[in-house]
Amino acid sequence: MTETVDDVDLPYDEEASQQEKLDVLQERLEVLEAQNEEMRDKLLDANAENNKYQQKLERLSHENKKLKQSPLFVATVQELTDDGVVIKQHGNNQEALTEVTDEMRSELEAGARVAVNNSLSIVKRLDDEADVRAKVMQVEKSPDVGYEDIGGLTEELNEVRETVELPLKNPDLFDTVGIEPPSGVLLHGPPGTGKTLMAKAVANQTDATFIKMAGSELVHKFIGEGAKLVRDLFQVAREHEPAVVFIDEIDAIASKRTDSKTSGDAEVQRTMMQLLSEMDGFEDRGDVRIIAATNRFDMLDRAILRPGRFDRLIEVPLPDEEGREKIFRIHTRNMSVTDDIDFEALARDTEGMSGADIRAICTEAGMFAIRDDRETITLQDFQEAREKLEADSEDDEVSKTFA
Ligand SMILES: Nc1ncnc2c1ncn2[C@@H]1O[C@H](COP(=O)(O)OP(=O)(O)OP(=O)(O)O)[C@@H](O)[C@H]1O
Repeated sequence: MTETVDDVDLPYDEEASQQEKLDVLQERLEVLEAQNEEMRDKLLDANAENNKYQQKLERLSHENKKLKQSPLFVATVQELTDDGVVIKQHGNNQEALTEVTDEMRSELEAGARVAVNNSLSIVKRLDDEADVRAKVMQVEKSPDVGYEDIGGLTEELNEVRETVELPLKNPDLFDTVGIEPPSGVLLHGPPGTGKTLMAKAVANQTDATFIKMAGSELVHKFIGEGAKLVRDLFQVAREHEPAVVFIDEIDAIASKRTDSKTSGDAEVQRTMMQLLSEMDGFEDRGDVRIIAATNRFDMLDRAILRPGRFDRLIEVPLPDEEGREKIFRIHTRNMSVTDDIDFEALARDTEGMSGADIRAICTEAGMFAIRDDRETITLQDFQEAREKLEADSEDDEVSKTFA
């Protein structure tokens, strides 16, 4: 508890003379003033110290940010020793001894993957390689999609089948005729039009393993990672023959060269070069086919389109009225709908919509019925679902405009 004036022991005798009391108090006052002075000095020193640490903190945070921004290399921890951590860089296999903070050290063990900067300081621990692979590569043994699940796209599907299915099913045909089977197809068109669906259906039809990888997942911040993932992708495909390799959003790694010379661009370039060399190096193409897809055909680097790489460039457009009707029928196959559903009218009213939009309408119509406690879905549910989807996409447009 804080002392109050009443609590303080008076440093003199009650009996003392006035003068004696005054002298003692004067003495006490001087001591207190000296103490006060001393405390003020200490406070000033502490403030100065605080400022110094604050500045140091800012400098280190800045340094830390910079370290994370500059290109990083990937290395594996070999050993934790008393002198520091022994790491081995990927790519050149060079070993180095590097010091780490105690905090970082506690996160590491032999075999851990780490990102290091130019001076080989460990910047952070990375996910294990298997995790990265699992994250970017989706391997499916014969996916559960058939040709009957695709509405419209008859010509497009025929082309894909001819290029992908025929060489997988009848490689001898190409030997007999004496031509190289086509290496791969590139599907291009608006989002949600069935590109992935077609690739899956072909894999299913040929009992092939479907290996999907998204180009955007290949764009890694770490030097050498993207190229290594591409190598891994083709390695996995060879291990799972027959296989269909599906590279979605290929524009993420195969866009026209930009003028900027940032390290990020250089890394994307390296990833694309690796992809080109894997495609060119496909001597025995018998059992692995490549299907790539993009919504940004205009952005693609011409190098990726050179003959011998993608032999067929197939446009996958938005469905026409007939296509939309078929897609409605496909997505309502397992739904309990009333008999009065006019699919032709629904198709007429959904001009400009993609297959993915139509699927969304069907799901939403089902939701209307559930909310209403009904077991069958009516034409009105479909119409309301369509209106809702249209309104949602208008809202999206508005928010994009104002973003
Ligand atoms: N032609 C179609 N027939 C039947 N369903 C379709 C069709 N097109 C799209 N869909 C539905 O939309 C979903 C998304 O389509 P898909 O993933 O094949 O599109 P995509 O063209 O690969 O799109 P993105 O370019 O966005 O990757 C499919 O799973 C399917 O349910």
